[in-house]
Amino acid sequence: MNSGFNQPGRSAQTAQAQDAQEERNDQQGQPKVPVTTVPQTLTPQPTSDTGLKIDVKDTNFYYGSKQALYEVSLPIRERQVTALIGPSGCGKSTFLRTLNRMNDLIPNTRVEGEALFDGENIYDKRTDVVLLRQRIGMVFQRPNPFPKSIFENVAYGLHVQGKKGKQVEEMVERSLRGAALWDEVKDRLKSSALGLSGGQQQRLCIARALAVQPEVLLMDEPASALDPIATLKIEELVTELVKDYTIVIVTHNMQQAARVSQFTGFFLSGKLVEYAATRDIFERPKKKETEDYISGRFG
Ligand SMILES: Nc1ncnc2c1ncn2[C@@H]1O[C@H](COP(=O)(O)OP(=O)(O)OP(=O)(O)O)[C@@H](O)[C@H]1O
Repeated sequence: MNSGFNQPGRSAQTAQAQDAQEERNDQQGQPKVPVTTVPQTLTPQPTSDTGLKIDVKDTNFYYGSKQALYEVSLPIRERQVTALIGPSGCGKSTFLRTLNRMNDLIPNTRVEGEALFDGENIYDKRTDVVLLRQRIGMVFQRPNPFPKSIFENVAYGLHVQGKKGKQVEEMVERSLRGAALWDEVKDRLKSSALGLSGGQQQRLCIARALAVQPEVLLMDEPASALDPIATLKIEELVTELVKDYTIVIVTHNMQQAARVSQFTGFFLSGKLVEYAATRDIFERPKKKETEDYISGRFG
């Protein structure tokens, strides 16, 4: 598969600097100045006809009486990266959390609709959420390692599953390799995870999620707290991981969506405005709202 990093005429450093400028404009409340109307990326293309991993249909979501998602229907394709983009507060994270029932932890919330995961409805009251969250792992915005050793962080879920000894050691190594962290930590597995850099901590959290062998990885702005180099490593990792996992990533960074994803959903005010192959979203959006957003005319 294409690495997704090849951007003719735009080095990684330039890309990151441009992203950083966009972000600064965002933070200062200035209108977004689009770096390029259409990101000059070689977005990795969808790999042939891939199956559906999760089929979300007509999802509504409520925080108390406040509705946050309206009739959202979105296919999540197997072994592809689906990016969710849209302005702050449009419901991206809420939607992501419906997929592994993390919203259940927020009192007084309600979901309607259907999200078929291998034919079973994720929202069904009978769904075993512990098992669901093993199969659909999650990585959060800020790295959140446990105050334990590097080894223990990755082994945690395996111990919960009752695994022991050599098997755990092997799976920890495999997960750390999978998260592109092994070489950096193999000589200090017993050291505290809190001594790692932010980027290493985030890759450790990815290793922790991988250890229990999920099928799907949900990533909620996984690089937003990281510096440009650490961000690049996460993006590289995503393009590697998608060979084995189905990935859904929330990002406020459109360039990042264009670099790493094959499919993109654009959300606005709790509604899915447009969903398509990433290249089509950025080069040939069908809806005016999508075009306005990706060209920086609002948001
Ligand atoms: N725990 C909560 N209780 C009540 N309302 C919430 C809660 N979390 C989110 N909301 C509201 O739901 C809407 C969608 O929020 P959400 O965090 O999903 O948006 P988002 O697109 O991920 O935003 P951002 O990019 O800023 O993270 C917003 O109006 C938000 O204020």
